[in-house]
Amino acid sequence: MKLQKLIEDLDYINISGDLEKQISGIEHNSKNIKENFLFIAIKGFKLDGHDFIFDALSRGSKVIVVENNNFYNKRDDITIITVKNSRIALAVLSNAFYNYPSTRLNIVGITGTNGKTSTSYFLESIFKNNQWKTGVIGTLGVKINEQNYNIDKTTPEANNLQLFLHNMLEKDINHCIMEVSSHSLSLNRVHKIQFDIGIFTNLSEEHLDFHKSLDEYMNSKIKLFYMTDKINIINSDDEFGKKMISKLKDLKTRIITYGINSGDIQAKNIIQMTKNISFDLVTSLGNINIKLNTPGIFNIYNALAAISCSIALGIDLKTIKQGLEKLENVKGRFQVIKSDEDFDVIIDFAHSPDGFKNVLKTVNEFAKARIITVFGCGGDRDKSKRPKMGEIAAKYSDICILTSDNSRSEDTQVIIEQIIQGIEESSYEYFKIPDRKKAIKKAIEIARPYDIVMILGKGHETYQIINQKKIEFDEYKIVKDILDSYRQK
Ligand SMILES: CC(=O)N[C@H]1[C@@H](OP(=O)(O)OP(=O)(O)OC[C@H]2O[C@@H](n3ccc(=O)[nH]c3=O)[C@H](O)[C@@H]2O)O[C@H](CO)[C@@H](O)[C@@H]1O[C@H](C)C(=O)N[C@@H](C)C(=O)N[C@H](CCC(=O)O)C(=O)O
Ligand SMILES: Nc1ncnc2c1ncn2[C@@H]1O[C@H](COP(=O)(O)OP(=O)(O)OP(=O)(O)O)[C@@H](O)[C@H]1O
Ligand SMILES: N[C@H](CCC[C@H](N)C(=O)O)C(=O)O
Ligand SMILES: [Mg+2]
Repeated sequence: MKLQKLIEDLDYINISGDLEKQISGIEHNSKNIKENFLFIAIKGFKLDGHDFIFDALSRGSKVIVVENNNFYNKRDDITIITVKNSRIALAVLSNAFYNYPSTRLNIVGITGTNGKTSTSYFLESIFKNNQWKTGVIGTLGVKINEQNYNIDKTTPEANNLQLFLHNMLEKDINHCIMEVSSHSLSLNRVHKIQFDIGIFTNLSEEHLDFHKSLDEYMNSKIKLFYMTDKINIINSDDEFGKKMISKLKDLKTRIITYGINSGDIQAKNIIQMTKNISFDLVTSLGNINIKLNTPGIFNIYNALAAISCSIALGIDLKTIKQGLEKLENVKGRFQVIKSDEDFDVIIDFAHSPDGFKNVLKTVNEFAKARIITVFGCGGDRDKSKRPKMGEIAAKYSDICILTSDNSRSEDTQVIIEQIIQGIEESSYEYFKIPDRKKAIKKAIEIARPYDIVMILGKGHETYQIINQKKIEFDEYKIVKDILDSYRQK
């Protein structure tokens, strides 16, 4: 694409150099630059992209977008564009480069602290049951038809995001469901995405290292509702959902609310079972009984979010029910592995105080014997959640085994000590086993018939990041192997 055309929507401060150049790609990371790519220098949290301009030039870039125009351009063959905000420029240029893909797709954006991935897979199952060709972008990767692509973030950077939307169009996808993290809203990764529907699941303490306060965190999420064309769907039982509704009075698009105690779309007559949960869906279009193949009241909320969205898009109740009931499981979310010794091991991605409370309260509803919980906390993430997770885990489990999650650049032992601060009772039985595999082994070793071993925090992840190194760690496989090794004894 010619640079002149590419920058049509760009709000720039200054341009020096030729606009006739052909651009063959857009990148913010110099390492990914290929011949004739446009490089956008971003001032990051750790590094400054402006320091990598020469690296980008050496790899074949001839057009550079900068925020600091003190980059001295000695070469006539280089075009320099100065902008106020590089992250916004990345989104605007990527959108134009891929020919505005979001305007040609029906896009559902899901935001909230917990339940985004679960809701997106409930929704995918309904859309597929309605014969819609559906793509998904989120924590479990990008799914285009039955192909999966790994990504390192829940919501990718704007250039990759626009590329995935473009690829979906190439594969005749017409509906895209995407998780919209608060980071992506704050850092403009989703700037210029035209959403049809916005969904809010809930908000609780998370990422307070990045957002500084819960209100700031909420305000970053609210941005999504001003980016949607059709309808916004909000959990009105959630404290912050209620706050949002009152803040969104000036919104031009309609709001549909859902909940168990309130909302336009409600769940009533809930029956909780060990491995599933059923409820009567109550709507202005009629009522219908639905049984989910996964337990937990929180999953009713996730289902209600998906149902509200489907109703807003005109899908009938029977198709919705069938779609939800067809879904067996979302990877790494309440994934049950049976042992021969009559105890269950459950792998779950809970990694926040609210996630812990929800999932551990659920197992307490049906546990016949002890609950043994194995968990750690992520390094380089909100430290304030560590003692809270410790407190909740101890309250709802008989034994805790404290271990590593993704410690990243932090010391696992230090993280464990911070978790222990929340475990007040001196008589409480816990173990400290930093090696996660050994911790899982210990839990399985001490488990007795009817106990439940909960392994929290990593869910679908197939790696651990320890001392900044990514090592293979497929929790599901590890548990299976340990159980098998006992079987052979
Ligand atoms: C807080 C945050 O989101 N940080 C992201 C941000 O980092 P940063 O601004 O600090 O970037 P940086 O590493 O300082 O580098 C600055 C610039 O130099 C460039 N660079 C760097 C090295 C080089 O050799 N050449 C080069 O050009 C980089 O590409 C970048 O543009 O921009 C980087 C590049 O785009 C991201 O990798 C990084 O995400 C990190 C990996 C991250 O962990 N983010 C998490 C917290 C996140 O975004 N999570 C949410 C989900 C949260 C949830 O809901 O639970 C998500 O959507 O995944
Ligand atoms: N609606 C909910 N409310 C509270 N906790 C939930 C809810 N749904 C799921 N959880 C818990 O949170 C964990 C993560 O759920 P899920 O992956 O759906 O959330 P997410 O919002 O996508 O998380 P992330 O921000 O990491 O992508 C689950 O494994 C479960 O323990
Ligand atoms: N999206 C979340 C996932 C956390 C998962 C947990 N395993 C951890 O590493 O803390 C984050 O990046 O903060
Ligand atoms: Mg997710």
